[in-house]
Amino acid sequence: MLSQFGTSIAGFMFIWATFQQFVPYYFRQYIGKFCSKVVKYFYPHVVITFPEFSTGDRFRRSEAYAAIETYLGSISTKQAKRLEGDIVPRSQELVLSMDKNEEVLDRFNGITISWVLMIIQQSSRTISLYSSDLERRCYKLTFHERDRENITKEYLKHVLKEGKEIKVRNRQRMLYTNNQKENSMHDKVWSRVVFEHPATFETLAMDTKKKEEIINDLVSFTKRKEYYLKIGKAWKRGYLLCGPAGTGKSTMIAAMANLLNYDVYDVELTSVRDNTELRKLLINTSSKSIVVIEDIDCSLNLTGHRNKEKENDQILKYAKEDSKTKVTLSGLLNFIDGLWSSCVGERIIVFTTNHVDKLDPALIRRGRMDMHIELSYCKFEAFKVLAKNFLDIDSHDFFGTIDKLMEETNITPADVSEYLMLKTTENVTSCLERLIQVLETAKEDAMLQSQKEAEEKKTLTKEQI
Ligand SMILES: Nc1ncnc2c1ncn2[C@@H]1O[C@H](COP(=O)(O)OP(=O)(O)OP(=O)(O)O)[C@@H](O)[C@H]1O
Repeated sequence: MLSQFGTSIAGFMFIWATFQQFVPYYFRQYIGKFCSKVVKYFYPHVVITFPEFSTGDRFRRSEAYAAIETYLGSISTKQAKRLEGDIVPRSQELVLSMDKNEEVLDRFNGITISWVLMIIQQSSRTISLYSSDLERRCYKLTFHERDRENITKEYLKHVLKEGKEIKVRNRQRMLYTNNQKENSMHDKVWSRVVFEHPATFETLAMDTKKKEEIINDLVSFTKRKEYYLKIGKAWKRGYLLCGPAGTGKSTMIAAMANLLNYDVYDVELTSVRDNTELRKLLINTSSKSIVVIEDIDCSLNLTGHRNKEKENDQILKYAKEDSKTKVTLSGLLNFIDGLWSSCVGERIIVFTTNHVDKLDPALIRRGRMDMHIELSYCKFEAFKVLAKNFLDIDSHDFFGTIDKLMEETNITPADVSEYLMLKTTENVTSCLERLIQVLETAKEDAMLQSQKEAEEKKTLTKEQI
């Protein structure tokens, strides 16, 4: 039917081309307009080529082009995978790029949109070693005239947003550190490796309610760009993680980074020479990142409260006596929320400490460290997460005993993890038995210790009397 229609149109065009010279001018014009209306009626498509579509700003144009490229790459990959019958998990989405003249069909609100990658060879008078210099890549977008508004207002926004999100999802995250050798040849302030820590909030052993509260806080932070703008605050949030060694402070940072897809900047304060270097480090961090200062109580010789008179120039002496570094407390406070701290955008700052009471209150006050998270010893709810992680069990006859013993003892999740590691000769029951033994011994030790302390107290009061 369509081919018949096409043949009739072609026939009509041929007759028209031959005989139009014999038709009066005004009549010719009328027929011309009529023909274009007929063509538009049956094939009323609009074509837009990218990167011609732009905001006029070169940087944003290339950003938009990259987003389109990623979006189309992901559609074409999904189509290829669907053809092969594979299901691709979202987290491992592999994004291929489109081939020359390849067409990708996309569906949006019931509209079918066609994208074609075109590579235009450009004539150049200069000789280039790189063939790509002579090529211009552009995407041709074709859609029906009636959908113009929907495409320009809704669809293009959707493509740019999705493209950017896919890019963020698929990018390799990095772990940066400033701890470089003293006479390092390169002047880069950060050295980096790929961040591949497997911890997630799912595998983190802690109270479920507390965990959900932290997740909600983190997620809502990432969505509140406009809110921060409205209230006139830099888009950043501080978290103070405190708790004994082995309760999961570092693990939580990794879980945060994995949840939000952020890079991690691990600041080794003892390697920072002075405030200027600290600021330089800050400026060289990227958006969507977590800046971490671990064990801040050990890095700095901060005991108790600040001396008010010397507030601004107090030098933070490092625990390391031989350290030549000089960073002042005000330098560190500026690092967290001074003018320079707002230069990058979306950022989280995390301090960890085993002794929160050793820190200067100014350093950790709300507004600087917005959320204080206490990680504590392993109780039954946290144990259940570890049992699921390590032994793949949700319940066991021994769970009641373990619950009771955990209420009476202080054992860190790190220790529990160690005891739940199945040895090749062990089964789940023998592994739990071993843990119960450890808990019982810890309980007895704790009782002996408290008895000893009580006796010591008694003798001390007797001596005082
Ligand atoms: N809450 C937890 N959930 C899951 N695993 C944990 C938890 N706490 C500790 N672990 C396990 O114990 C190991 C050590 O934990 P982690 O380094 O996070 O503790 P930390 O509090 O940062 O200790 P430190 O203060 O000594 O740096 C981790 O590799 C992890 O396997």
